[in-house]
Amino acid sequence: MLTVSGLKRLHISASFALKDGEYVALQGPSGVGKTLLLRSIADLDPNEGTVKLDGTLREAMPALAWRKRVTYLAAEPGWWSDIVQEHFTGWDDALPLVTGLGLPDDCGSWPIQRLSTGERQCLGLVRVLLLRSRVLLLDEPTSALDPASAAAVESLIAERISNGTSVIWSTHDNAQARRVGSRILTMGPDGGIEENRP
Ligand SMILES: Nc1ncnc2c1ncn2[C@@H]1O[C@H](COP(=O)(O)OP(=O)(O)OP(=O)(O)O)[C@@H](O)[C@H]1O
Repeated sequence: MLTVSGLKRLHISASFALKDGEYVALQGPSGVGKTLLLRSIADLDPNEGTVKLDGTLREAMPALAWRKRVTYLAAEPGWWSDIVQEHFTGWDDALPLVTGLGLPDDCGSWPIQRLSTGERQCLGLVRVLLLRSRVLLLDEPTSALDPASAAAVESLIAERISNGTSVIWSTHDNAQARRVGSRILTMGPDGGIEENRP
């Protein structure tokens, strides 16, 4: 169980809990603060409030250990090396996920520069899935994907949910929010969140 109590970052303020295996959609207009919230929960930016995983405060563990359990995926994942495979500690483990998302099995040797925006988004997701995090904070993870690839991502994430992973999925796509979210959190211009059922 992830609990967020009185989290504050700039104008945003949020409190909610996320059970194991729960799938929550996060919505709200552009610029309202969805990314700020997700990055704050992962402790990537300074913020105030209490965030716990199974009752353990995030301050009780090193930041890297927290982020491996409570993992943020940016809409545009970062790259630090020239070749795709160099971003994966176990490319063999990555390969079934990579091909499952429609990329060819020789893409490990491709230069990052060659990748399309959608291919980057898929490979960024695979990188994160290999961490086997308890909580995934997905920031518009299919914004650059065609419908078939987006459906493949949705079913991959649904499989993780059935194994107990919890997910917050930020999306501007209302139909997707209703499809993926058993709950919908909507952020308003004041930075607060309200909850709706899909
Ligand atoms: N470090 C910062 N200092 C001040 N303001 C910031 C900082 N980072 C982001 N902001 C502002 O906070 C607001 C919320 O940004 P955020 O990226 O969280 O929006 P969002 O809801 O994810 O939007 P989108 O749907 O377009 O991705 C924006 O106006 C942004 O400019």
